[in-house]
Amino acid sequence: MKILIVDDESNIQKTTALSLKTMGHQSVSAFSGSQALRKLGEDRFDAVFLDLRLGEEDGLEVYEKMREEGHDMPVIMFTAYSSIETAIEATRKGVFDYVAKPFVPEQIRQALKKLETSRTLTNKVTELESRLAEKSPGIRFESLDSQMQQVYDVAEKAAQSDANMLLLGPSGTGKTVLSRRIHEMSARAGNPFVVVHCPSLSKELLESELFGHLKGSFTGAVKDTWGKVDAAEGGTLFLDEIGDLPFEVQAKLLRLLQERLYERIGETKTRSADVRILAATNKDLQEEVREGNFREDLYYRLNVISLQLPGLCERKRDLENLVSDYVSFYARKMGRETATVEANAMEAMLAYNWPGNLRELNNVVERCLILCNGNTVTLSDLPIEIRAGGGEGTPFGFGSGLGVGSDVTLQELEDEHIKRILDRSDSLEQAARTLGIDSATLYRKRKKLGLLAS
Ligand SMILES: Nc1ncnc2c1ncn2[C@@H]1O[C@H](COP(=O)(O)OP(=O)(O)OP(=O)(O)O)[C@@H](O)[C@H]1O
Repeated sequence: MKILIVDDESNIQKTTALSLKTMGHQSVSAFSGSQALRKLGEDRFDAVFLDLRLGEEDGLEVYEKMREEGHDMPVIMFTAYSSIETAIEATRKGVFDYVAKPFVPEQIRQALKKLETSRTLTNKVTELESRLAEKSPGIRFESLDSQMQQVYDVAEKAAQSDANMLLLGPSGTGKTVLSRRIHEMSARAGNPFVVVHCPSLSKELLESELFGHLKGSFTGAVKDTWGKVDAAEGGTLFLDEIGDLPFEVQAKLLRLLQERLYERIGETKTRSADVRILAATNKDLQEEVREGNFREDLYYRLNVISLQLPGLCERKRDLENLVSDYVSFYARKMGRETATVEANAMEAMLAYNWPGNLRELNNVVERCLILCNGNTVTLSDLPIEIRAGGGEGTPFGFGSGLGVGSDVTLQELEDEHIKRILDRSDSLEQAARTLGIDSATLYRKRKKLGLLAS
C-alpha cells in the first residue's frame, strides 16, 4: 500500500516510515495540513496516518477538508493518551481507527492488518454485487397492467413506513424481488435485508435459525449462535413462504411482532429487536386460518398492508417489455450485441399461460438464447408446450394433441416434462428433487436433450 504520513514531529515521521517499510509498504511524508492536501491532490494513496494535533492545526479539521475535497481513503489518527476521547469521537465521524502515542511498531502493524481485512471484505462485497447484477436480468418496477402498477405504487408508499407487509401471489411472480426493493426504498436500506425460507427447515432448526440458541440447548447445538432476527437488526427480515411456518414457531413470531422481544433457545434473558417484518406466501392464508393451520392473531399482525401480485397470464401487456429486457440481458451475457424475437415466437409466448410466471419466462428466454442460431429467437427455439399454441399450463397438458393419453410416446412426455420442470425451477437440485431423480441422472438427461449451457 502507498501511505501518506501527516505529522509535524520528525521522529514520529521517521519511526512510522521505517515500520511501514519493514512491513512492505511505501510512504510519503507531510508536515502540515496544507502540505498533506497538496500531496493528496498529486498522487493516489491507499491510506493516511494523520496526527490529531498538528502543531497549531487541528487534525480533525484537516480530515474534514480531505473529505470535502473527495479524498475518501481510510484515515488512521495518531493521538496522545489525553485526547483518546476526541479520537473516539473522530471514529464516529468516519475516521477508520486511531493509534495512541507513544506507540511501538506492532501497533502500526495491527492497525494496518485491520485495514487490510476491511479492504478485503469491501472488495468481496463489490465483487458479489457485480456478480449478482450479472446473474439476474434488469428488474422492472413499472407495469402497463393497472393491477400490477397499483402494487408497485402501494409498495413504494408503504416502503417509507415501518409497517409489516404481506406479499401474496403464485410462485415466481416476484414477491422476493419486490420485498428486497421495498427494503431498498425504506429508511432501513443501509442495514441488512435478511431472508428466512420457512419450509426448508424442521421446527427446531427454524426456531434456532430465527432466534439463535445456546450451546447444549438441543441435540446438535454445539456452540452458541445468533439468529437471523439479530442479523437483521436495524433492517428488514423477510419470511418467505410464511404459510409453512410451524404452529409452535408462530407464537414466538407473534411476540416478536407485538412486543419486539424474543429469547434465544436455551436462554432466559429477553432481548429486544428492531426489525421490520415482510412476509410472503403463495398459500391462501385466510383459508389456512379457517383450517386452524395459521394463527388468526398472527395473520392480522402481518397483514397490516398486503400486496396481491398477479400471475403473468393476468398481465400479458407487460410480456413484450419483459421479454425484451431478458433478451438484451442474456444476449449481452453471452457476448452478443443484441438479439431479437421473431413475431410468431412472440405470438406463441403471448398465447401461453406461464404457470411458472416471471421465473419461467426468465428461464425460457435464457434457454432460447443458448439454443438459437445467430441473433434471432425463432418459434422452433421455444419449448414445445409454448410452440404448441399456449397449452393449458396444467402439469400434463402440453397443448394441442400433446397431453397425457394422446398419441405421444413416453419418451416425448418425459422429455417435455423435464424441460418444463427445468424452466420452472430455481436450481438444478430443485429440478432433480421435483422429478424424483438424482442430479447425475438429470445431468445425463439434459445432455441428451442438448440443454447444457456451453
Ligand atoms: N419486477 C421484476 N422484473 C423482472 N423480472 C422479475 C421481477 N420480479 C421477479 N422477476 C423474475 O422472476 C424470478 C422470480 O422472482 P421471485 O423469486 O421474487 O418470485 P417469488 O414470487 O418470490 O417466487 P417463490 O414464491 O417461488 O419464492 C426472479 O429471479 C426474476 O428473474
